[in-house]
Amino acid sequence: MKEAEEQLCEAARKGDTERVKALIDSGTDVTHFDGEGLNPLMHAAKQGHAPVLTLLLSAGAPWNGLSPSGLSAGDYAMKEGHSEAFDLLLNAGIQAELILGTIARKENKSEDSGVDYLEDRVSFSEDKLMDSESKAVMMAWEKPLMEAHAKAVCSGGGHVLNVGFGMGLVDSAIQQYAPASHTIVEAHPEVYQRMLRSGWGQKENVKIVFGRWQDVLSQLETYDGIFFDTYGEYYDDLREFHQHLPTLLKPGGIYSFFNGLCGSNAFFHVVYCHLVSLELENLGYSTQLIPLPVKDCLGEQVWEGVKQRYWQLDTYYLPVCQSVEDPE
Ligand SMILES: C[S@@+](CC[C@H](N)C(=O)[O-])C[C@H]1O[C@@H](n2cnc3c(N)ncnc32)[C@H](O)[C@@H]1O
Repeated sequence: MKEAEEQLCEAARKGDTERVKALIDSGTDVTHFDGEGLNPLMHAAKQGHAPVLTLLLSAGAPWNGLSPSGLSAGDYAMKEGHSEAFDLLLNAGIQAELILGTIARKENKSEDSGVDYLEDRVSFSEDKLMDSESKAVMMAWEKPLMEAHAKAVCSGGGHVLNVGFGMGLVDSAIQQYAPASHTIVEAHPEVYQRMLRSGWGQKENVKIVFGRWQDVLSQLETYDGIFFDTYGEYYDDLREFHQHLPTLLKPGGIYSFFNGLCGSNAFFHVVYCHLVSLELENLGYSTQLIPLPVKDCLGEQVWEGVKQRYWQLDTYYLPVCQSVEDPE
């Protein structure tokens, strides 16, 4: 006779709702991973058994467990094209993250080195900016993405704000649109020094504000276009920045941000794209996510010497946000 947990995995795979219910009612552990490294939720998701997923989720099965190959139940439902199962897991993910926000916090917590990025040394090379742990702060493969972000936030002309200079890719692209003014907020002393050395302080329409965006808000004005892309911060910081949009963004203005949320797991990324859009909607902004293929920019060699592959997906979804009440 198999253990109850193994029986639960099997019943979930077969879509046997009666058996799943009975096993749950008798106290079987819904979080169990079987010999293949899959849990009951993954088995049900793979086969598209939506009623089983509902039972398991209500019994507390975590939506975000990962198999040894780094896939979640939602990834399996997505891969197999089971839309009902996918929607159930997506909703479970959004609800859980709205309350707990566990994934993005965990992803951003840099393996608890305890080193604060802004006090850390950074190193520059032709194709990347790295922190002292060989984690990439910014990489040149993102150049086409930064150009697309610049195009979006400069589409209305006028006054543009960028938070986070990094390698200056987005700022160089913004300059091509010759905005009336171009404000750049940068908090890292070495990045700031490099900006000055490379002449950014002398550009006529550029104003550099040195400091953490959180600390320099009083020096900012209102803008027609805003781009946000920091490093070493949490999803909560992005969320906090969004709270300031109503004071920073002019009516009709465009806001965009680097959408690297959970960029190493396809399903978690979908959950976070929905979550951030929902949160922006609550603040009065609509979000359009424009798909940009990135597979071709990302050969194996790109990641040589880089500790974490912060992006592993084939498509980048570029957010374009605008106030829902703004004039067209
Ligand atoms: C990913 S890079 C930005 C890359 C930039 N978009 C580009 O095109 O090169 C993030 C930058 O944000 C800066 N940064 C991190 N935290 C910040 C904060 N709280 N306020 C302002 N800048 C910050 C980092 O020092 C870094 O230069």
